[in-house]
Amino acid sequence: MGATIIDGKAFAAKVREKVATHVARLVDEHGITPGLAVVLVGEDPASQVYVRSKGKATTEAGMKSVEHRLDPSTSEADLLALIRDLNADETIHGILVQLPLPKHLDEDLVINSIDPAKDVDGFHISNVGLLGTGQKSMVPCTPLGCLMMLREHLGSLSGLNAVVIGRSNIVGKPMAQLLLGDSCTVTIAHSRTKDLPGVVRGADIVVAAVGRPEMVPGDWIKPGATVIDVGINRVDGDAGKTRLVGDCYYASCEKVAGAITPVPGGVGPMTIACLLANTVTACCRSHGLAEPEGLTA
Ligand SMILES: Nc1nc(=O)c2c([nH]1)NC[C@@H]1CN(c3ccc(C(=O)N[C@@H](CCC(=O)O)C(=O)O)cc3)C=[N+]21
Repeated sequence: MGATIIDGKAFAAKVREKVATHVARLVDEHGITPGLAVVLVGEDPASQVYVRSKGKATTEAGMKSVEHRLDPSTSEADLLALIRDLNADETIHGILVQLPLPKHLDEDLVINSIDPAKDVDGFHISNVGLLGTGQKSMVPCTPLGCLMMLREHLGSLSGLNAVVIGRSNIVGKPMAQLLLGDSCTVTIAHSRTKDLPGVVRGADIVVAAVGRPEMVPGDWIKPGATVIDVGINRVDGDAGKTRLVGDCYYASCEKVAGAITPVPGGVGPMTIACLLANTVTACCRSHGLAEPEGLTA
């Protein structure tokens, strides 16, 4: 038997196509090109790869892409000054500061200095508060991508039991808010949760976002449940190579779940697609134009 594989890569391609169509309309009918600025402080090789693929996807969708690569020793004042400039730049509709930042920089301070209207990561306290109260906001890309895949696969989520494993500000908490918004009964589980296997076994929807390679085995999964694996963990593989695995043990979960997202090719590509979607959304809102349909929560 085996679970339906939710193909995030294919779904992301569709989202990106929708984004590109909307961008073309903005350019043709309004003379507006949405612009995304990505700020990377330091030289973490994995981060550089993400920044590059984000830039490529942005250009491919017909948008303007700007990258700022700053020295790892960049001062907080200099970073804040750059953000101030980007906030004031009318050609920039989305600003993403790649996390984590080097330890000498105050992440909360930096994120909250971004104009909330340009905060395409949805990490600014204003957007967090708006999401939590069910108001129009910028929604964090990874949870938004997960929600889109869940709706596509399940249709209505109303009344389903959802367990989110992980309580981070960037995935777990906003994911829980979105699931609640779609009328799920939501449990946020974490490292201190009592009887985690038992809690997960009650779930129709499992979103694993802890960053622990293969920690969720198939015998925690309720037969037929939908499993969204947010983890992207690089582990040692065969012949001295590395490979990517999720937070779920795919081989055993796949046998029990009704549907599951693979790693790679699941949530990751959707995150990037949603970043583009959020940039178009931010651009439309800033110009008082109709938002693209199906690209927001
Ligand atoms: N402010 C901020 N916003 C972010 O959204 C953000 C960030 N900081 N810091 C770093 C993480 C990481 N991240 C990924 C996005 C897509 C893939 C992705 O598409 N991964 C591919 C695999 C890529 C590979 O092969 O290495 C996949 O899952 O199929 C991975 C990682 C966004 N991040």
